[in-house]
Amino acid sequence: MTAGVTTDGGTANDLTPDGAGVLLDGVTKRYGRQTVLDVPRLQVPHRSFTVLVGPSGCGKSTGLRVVAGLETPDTGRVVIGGVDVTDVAPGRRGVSMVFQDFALYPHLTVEQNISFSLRLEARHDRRNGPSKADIARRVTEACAMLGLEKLRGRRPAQLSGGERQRVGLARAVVRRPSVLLLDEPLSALDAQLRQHARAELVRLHRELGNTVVLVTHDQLEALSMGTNLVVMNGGKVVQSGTPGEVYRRPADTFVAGFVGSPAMNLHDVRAGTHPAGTELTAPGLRVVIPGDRLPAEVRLGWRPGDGVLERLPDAGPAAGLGAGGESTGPGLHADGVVDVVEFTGDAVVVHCAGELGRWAVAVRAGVDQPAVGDRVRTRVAAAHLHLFDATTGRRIDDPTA
Ligand SMILES: Nc1ncnc2c1ncn2[C@@H]1O[C@H](COP(=O)(O)OP(=O)(O)OP(=O)(O)O)[C@@H](O)[C@H]1O
Repeated sequence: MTAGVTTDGGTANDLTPDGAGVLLDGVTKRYGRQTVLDVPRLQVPHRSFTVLVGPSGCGKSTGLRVVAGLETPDTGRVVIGGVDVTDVAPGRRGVSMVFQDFALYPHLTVEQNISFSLRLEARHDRRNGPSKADIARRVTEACAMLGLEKLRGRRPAQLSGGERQRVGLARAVVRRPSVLLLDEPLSALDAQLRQHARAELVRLHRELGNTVVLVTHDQLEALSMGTNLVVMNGGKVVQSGTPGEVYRRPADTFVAGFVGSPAMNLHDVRAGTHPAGTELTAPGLRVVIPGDRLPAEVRLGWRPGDGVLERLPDAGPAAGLGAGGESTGPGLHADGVVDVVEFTGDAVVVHCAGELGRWAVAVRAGVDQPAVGDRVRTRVAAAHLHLFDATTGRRIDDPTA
């Protein structure tokens, strides 16, 4: 585990009173009989861009709403910048939230939408609230930051989805929140705008220098945007770390299958003794790995991009491969037939079927790419194999330890 976001402690430095780290401590939330959030400890460090990712219904939005103060947890504390805000009203937490549909007021102009919360604050608190000049300056600043200068007089119905998204962000940014919460803010955008908006958000975070927590169910978004990634499933945090750490060392089979596209290939294998360590076997597969500290039932994983494909002659035994897919070198060898070829631009995802089952290999698109019906051998170097306990699903880091 991980720099940055931690679920098991973390450093006090991330929660200095002047910083705006967020801590969920023993937080649970139930709706009726269903526990939708169960987070013993989750720390989001000050100034991080943290992405909460997980399948639909896993509790991401509920987690964000608990931080914003829009939901009250049944147990536990929410701490922002070292201050327990569990009982503090949403407007007083130094937090702004942008919703999936941006929730703009349709009858107000872009400028009025952006200034709305500041005008409200001024009216409620005439002494300490912002002055008219303050409001004008901050709105101008937010419009410049999000490229909205020319759209200030328009109403939401006269804006594109991308423009509405920027207004939603400007409305949050104008409050200068120490924590900016974004609930699937890009889901209404088409693929091209979405890619552009991702880069804009990353730039915005750099300019604001604050803490951003973004919710998405899009794992590509999760891997590409955040400095920290929190993977959730069934109301629980299953792994947190930098995107690279989570991708390279998924903590369990759920994370392995969820993070990364195309998904990691997973095969059920049996572990047996072998003079050189442990022999992993499945129909069409025999791999020997060093170390003997493995349970009997193992799930063997590998990323489609780590596989190397080689076309085989149409018939006859495969050279270098013994009966039952025995590997003649370190790593995995599996023979099969190309079932589907998926063209994705630079890469081609080749879906194969064989004695081992089904698996996918991502290769560069090019002249030598295999075609449906071709016989192919897949090789995966031993260093690229991931091992999981088939019973618990947990990663086995070092079978020699
Ligand atoms: N107000 C509510 N009353 C009852 N159940 C709710 C309520 N809000 C959410 N839930 C349930 O809580 C669970 C978590 O919902 P939540 O919206 O946090 O998930 P999510 O991970 O954000 O999902 P999505 O990606 O689909 O938005 C779901 O099973 C949902 O049906």
